[in-house]
Amino acid sequence: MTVTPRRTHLFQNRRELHQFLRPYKQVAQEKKQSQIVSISVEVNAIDPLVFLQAFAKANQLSFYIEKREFGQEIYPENGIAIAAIGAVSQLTVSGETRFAAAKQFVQSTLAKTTVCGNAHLPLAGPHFFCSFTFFEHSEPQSSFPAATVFLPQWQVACDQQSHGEQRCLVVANVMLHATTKLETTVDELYQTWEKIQSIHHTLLMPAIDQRELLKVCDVVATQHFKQSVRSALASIQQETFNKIVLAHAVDVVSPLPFDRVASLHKLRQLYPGCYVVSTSNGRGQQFISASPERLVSLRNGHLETDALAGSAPRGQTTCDDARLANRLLTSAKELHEHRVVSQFIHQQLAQLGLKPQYSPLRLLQLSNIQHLQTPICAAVTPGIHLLDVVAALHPTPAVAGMPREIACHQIRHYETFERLLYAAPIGWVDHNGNGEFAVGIRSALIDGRRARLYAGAGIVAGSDPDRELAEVQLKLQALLQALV
Ligand SMILES: C=C(O[C@@H]1C=C(C(=O)O)C=C[C@H]1O)C(=O)O
Repeated sequence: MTVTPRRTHLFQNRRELHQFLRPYKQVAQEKKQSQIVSISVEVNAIDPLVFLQAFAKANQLSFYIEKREFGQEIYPENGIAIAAIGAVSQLTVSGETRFAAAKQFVQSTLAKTTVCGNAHLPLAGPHFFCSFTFFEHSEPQSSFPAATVFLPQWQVACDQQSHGEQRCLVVANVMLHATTKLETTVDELYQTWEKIQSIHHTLLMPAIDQRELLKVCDVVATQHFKQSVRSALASIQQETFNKIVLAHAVDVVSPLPFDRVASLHKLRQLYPGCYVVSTSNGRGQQFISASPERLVSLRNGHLETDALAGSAPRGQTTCDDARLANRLLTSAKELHEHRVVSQFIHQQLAQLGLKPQYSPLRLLQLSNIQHLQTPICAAVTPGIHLLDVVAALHPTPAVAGMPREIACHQIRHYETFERLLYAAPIGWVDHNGNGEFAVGIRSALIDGRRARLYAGAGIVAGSDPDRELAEVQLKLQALLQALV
């Protein structure tokens, strides 16, 4: 990867852009190898979700991720929002080496990439957007492959620092082949750039609220879910495994196609502390999630992850809420369910040679549910790539169980639907190795007028089938409330 720090505004005029790109086309001709030029430009504030709404097409890959810490009006305090559309380069792969293949793809793509423009700013430079399915193999006819990694054509990203300063960057990635017609490429780039500049700043929300008209039906009977919990409890008693996370799914049909962007907007309003994430496969199917669960983030050698397991509803009154919170914090069953996850994360990070440090156990309170959460951090040595950590952690016992292989095998036996991207890593990694992955829970797969919603619950000794079903139904509400 080459970094060319000069020329901060390459979109100043068409001729200059043409002159700047011409040598890279020559390199592509001489080396007989395509070159990628990644141009970052700081711009006035644009809501990345508005950019997604204005530019994403059904036949293109696209990606959205937003995480804000506090329920602010538009942008996150200490948070980020990134939208990406189109792919200049992409990898789809399946099998047990999928994370290694994803890392190799990122590294080999960067080897032929020149980073220029405002490249030193946070959120500048090439970013790779990644989604994985829960299981390492996906069916050939599945809507999402076991791994998808892409470098977008266009990316719009905003961050907000704790002191209120907000920064917005547009990144254009350009692929230059030996045969590229530079005039046409520059024209297309310039036109899109001008369109991005003329984006108006509000989201278009659907005129009709169709939520009253939604038809919701269980993919498998709730009796089946409860029966699976009972059967899993028998296996736990026989010590076949000590924890398993069982999921339930519902199908929702609406009179009109679901509006992904409007749903994402509702999700970010309803769940301000969560990752609001979406990706589309370029064939009309879209995945959306409002996940409270960070798999891992890495910034300048500082890794953060969370053990998140153990749940209770929020109370109707302050007093009721405190009672439920207190019960969650002192329940032996919930604490055991949580400890299985934090011990596993410790073991996996230690195997990578890291020394994890734990913050005290705390409550993560969302609008409808609360969880036990232990933040974990570690210093990461340069030889370890973010995707190595993703490979080591996924799936944690928060979404699979323990021992992991047995739990995963049993999940396939109990669940009669494909998990696909549900409960799997979804996130990004940039040219400096920084990045962030969420766990795709509280999620839905949208296909036109149909959506499949997923949610699961951890089963350990002491679990009660009725309570686990109630927990799963509560978690399903997260998406049900936001689908428009
Ligand atoms: C599996 C899900 O959530 C996970 C399971 C939890 C639990 O069992 O208490 C809590 C948070 C998540 O780690 C889900 O929401 O689908």
